[in-house]
Amino acid sequence: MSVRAVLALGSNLGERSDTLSHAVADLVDTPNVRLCAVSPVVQTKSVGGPENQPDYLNMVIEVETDLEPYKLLEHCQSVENKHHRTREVRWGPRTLDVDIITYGDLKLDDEALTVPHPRAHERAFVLQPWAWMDSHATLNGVPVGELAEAAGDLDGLAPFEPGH
Ligand SMILES: Nc1ncnc2c1ncn2[C@@H]1O[C@H](COP(=O)(O)OP(=O)(O)OP(=O)(O)O)[C@@H](O)[C@H]1O
Ligand SMILES: Nc1nc2c(c(=O)[nH]1)N=C(CO)CN2
Repeated sequence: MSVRAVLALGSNLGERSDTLSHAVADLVDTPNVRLCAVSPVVQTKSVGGPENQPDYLNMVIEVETDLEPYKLLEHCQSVENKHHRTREVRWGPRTLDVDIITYGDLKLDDEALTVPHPRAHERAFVLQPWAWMDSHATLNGVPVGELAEAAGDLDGLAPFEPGH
């Protein structure tokens, strides 16, 4: 059975724009994961973790997948690793982060995998691109556009144009 999942991607180290586009290609480079929708890329101020980190590029995608939730997580982590993701400091700078925001209507509360992602509802860098990608999207029953407005901090968000 296939399920729609929303994935959030972020990068604040290296060639951020290239990393995101290669990561999207890598994520759907299997018949088990098919691309349904892609958000604009936004440049955002780093939230949490060490101060003075480089700005992030963030985006979200929607996929249709036949992978079970933990297999999808494994797949996302293998793409992170391919892009030289390291894990030294919590919320530290990274070449690539891929988070599972939603997996169909599944609710799962496990340290290894919590869906919906436990911090997505307060993260403008996830909510705003998501609302632009899918104006009808809801998270825990609330329109994502409303959550994006409530998350505020939109000052840090700037639509990103490659080459600038
Ligand atoms: N919905 C989820 N998506 C991705 N990883 C998750 C999710 N829920 C739990 N995890 C677990 O969180 C662990 C840490 O992930 P990661 O290092 O990417 O966190 P982070 O991106 O720095 O922080 P945050 O979880 O706040 O986005 C992963 O090893 C994974 O098992
Ligand atoms: N702007 C921004 N800040 C973050 C991000 C991110 O993707 N974008 N990811 C984090 C951990 O997942 C922590 N902080």
